[in-house]
Amino acid sequence: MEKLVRSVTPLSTKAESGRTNSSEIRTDLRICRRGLAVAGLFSLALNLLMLTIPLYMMTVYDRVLTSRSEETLLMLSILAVAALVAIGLLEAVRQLVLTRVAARLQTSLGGPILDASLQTGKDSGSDVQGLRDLDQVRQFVSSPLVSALFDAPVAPIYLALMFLIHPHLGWLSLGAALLIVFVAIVNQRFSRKPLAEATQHSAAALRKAQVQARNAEVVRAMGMFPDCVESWGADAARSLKAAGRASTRNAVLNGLSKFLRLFLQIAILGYGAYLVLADNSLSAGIIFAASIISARALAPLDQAVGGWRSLASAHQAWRRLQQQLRAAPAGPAPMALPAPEARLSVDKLVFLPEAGAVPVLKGLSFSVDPGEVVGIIGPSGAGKSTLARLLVGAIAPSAGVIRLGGDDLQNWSPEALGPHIGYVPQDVELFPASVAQNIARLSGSPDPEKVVAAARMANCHELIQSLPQGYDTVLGLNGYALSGGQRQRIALARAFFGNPRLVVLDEPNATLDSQGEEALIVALRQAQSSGMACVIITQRTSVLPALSKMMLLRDGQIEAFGSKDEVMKSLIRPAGQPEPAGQKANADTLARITARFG
Ligand SMILES: Nc1ncnc2c1ncn2[C@@H]1O[C@H](COP(=O)(O)OP(=O)(O)OP(=O)(O)O)[C@@H](O)[C@H]1O
Repeated sequence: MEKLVRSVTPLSTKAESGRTNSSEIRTDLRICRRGLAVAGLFSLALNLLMLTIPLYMMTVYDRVLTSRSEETLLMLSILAVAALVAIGLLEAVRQLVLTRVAARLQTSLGGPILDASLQTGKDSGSDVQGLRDLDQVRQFVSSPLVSALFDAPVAPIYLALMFLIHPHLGWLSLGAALLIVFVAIVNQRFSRKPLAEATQHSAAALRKAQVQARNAEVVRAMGMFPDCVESWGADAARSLKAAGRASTRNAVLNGLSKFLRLFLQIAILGYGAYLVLADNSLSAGIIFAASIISARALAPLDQAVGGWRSLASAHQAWRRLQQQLRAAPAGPAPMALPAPEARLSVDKLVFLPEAGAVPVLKGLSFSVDPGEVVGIIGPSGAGKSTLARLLVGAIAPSAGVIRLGGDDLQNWSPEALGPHIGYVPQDVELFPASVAQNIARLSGSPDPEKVVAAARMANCHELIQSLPQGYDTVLGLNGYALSGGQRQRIALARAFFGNPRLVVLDEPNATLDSQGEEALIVALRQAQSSGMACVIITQRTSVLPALSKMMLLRDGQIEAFGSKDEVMKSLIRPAGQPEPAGQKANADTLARITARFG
């Protein structure tokens, strides 16, 4: 027994790591199915043992009371108590198995579901609904309703017993059972649509609330509370309305089902008494036993009607989970590739946010050699951030190819490519973890030497030393709050962690002060001398000294690309005009350029 329970026990290491591959998921689901089958067998045994009470009652009334045998009474009582102990044990083990199955589901699917949410979340806005769905399925599997559902297949055995007791009582019970099943079907038909609507609107309301909570300060500063509440409330109200519709139908049909069950008990007692009066074909003990057996035959059906809402919601959650897992890119992991050379090449790159949409990037081709720092400028909406996200593999190109060291980024798994890439996005958000863990990309045991080396490269070692607990300062949620500039500098250290081959920085100096900008220039020069390929998107002139090449992006196309001096000269000199003598690329020139494009 213990072995059986252990076989569905979640593995703590897996729960902690959260990593599960598809063959492990299949194995886990097989184990869960086996656990459910075992729970089903227990249910069968339990239900047969449940006959103890009617049998005991029948024998005591019909045999013991007539024979007046105390010995028989004692023996029957001992047997009945033994059966009750077995019932108690089986019930406990069944519940334990179901709880473990639920936990195994969580540990097996939790990682892949979060993984799938992270892969598809940003584009589809699906957020972490998958984890909530998984929680719902887990709670359902370990709920008493599942035990009731396991009892349902035994109902025909009880009905057969009723026919054995008396065919009329059998027909009566069968009629009531069919009526309850009919009520269950009607319930399902009428509550499916409103339940789906309720779930959909409640997920939308939750997503809105999450975004509002993330922007709490903006909301507070600009007095947006009423509008936020109204916007959230519209979805929450729709969800409540739909859930209310489902509940009302459920309540009415639930009441009808309960009435049928109780009515059957009275009908059996009444009709049984009539049979005794009419032809004395039944004894009093049998009538009482028949009443109990019929009640047990209908109880699981009745419970299924009552718990239909949870059953339907859990079923919908399970289907969503399956869809999400199917939607996440699967298949065999790409072959492990050797560490790439720091050479980026982009060929005819096209990006469409969705099929049929206007392309954001229209066939870009360029390359960045090791030790080069390319600055990308261009007006707002030109596609700079989209290009950055493509270069680091955060999104996939619609057409064209991006190669790092000759290998297409699409041929790398994100886990294998990640260590070779450094990325600072436009909106820097750090994770709720220590500064060291943030720099080490959330590693549980960050390598101190590599962390400090990255911090030194990003010129933020002294800044981190000045924090209350230095590298161990915990950030985010209830932790230490950094300024925008401090966050950007630590994000820069995170980008440099582990000496990546390609570093892409999307406006990393947007909130830096002059000291921070100087530090950024030093960092870029160090990256350059260590042979990294760097791409920096900027609207500010201060990084100009660190650039070796420049690109002007406009309307998704490269308008100019080449050495810093060439690009700047081409920008300030109308086509066809001779080059002004001694013109030097300097900060003022870039200021004029950015004034034109910003
Ligand atoms: N997932 C998406 N769905 C729809 N449109 C998108 C998507 N991603 C980008 N775009 C569109 O692509 C265009 C370029 O966006 P992008 O953020 O790359 O511009 P940008 O040059 O970085 O602008 P800025 O300098 O203001 O940050 C915008 O018009 C944007 O609306």
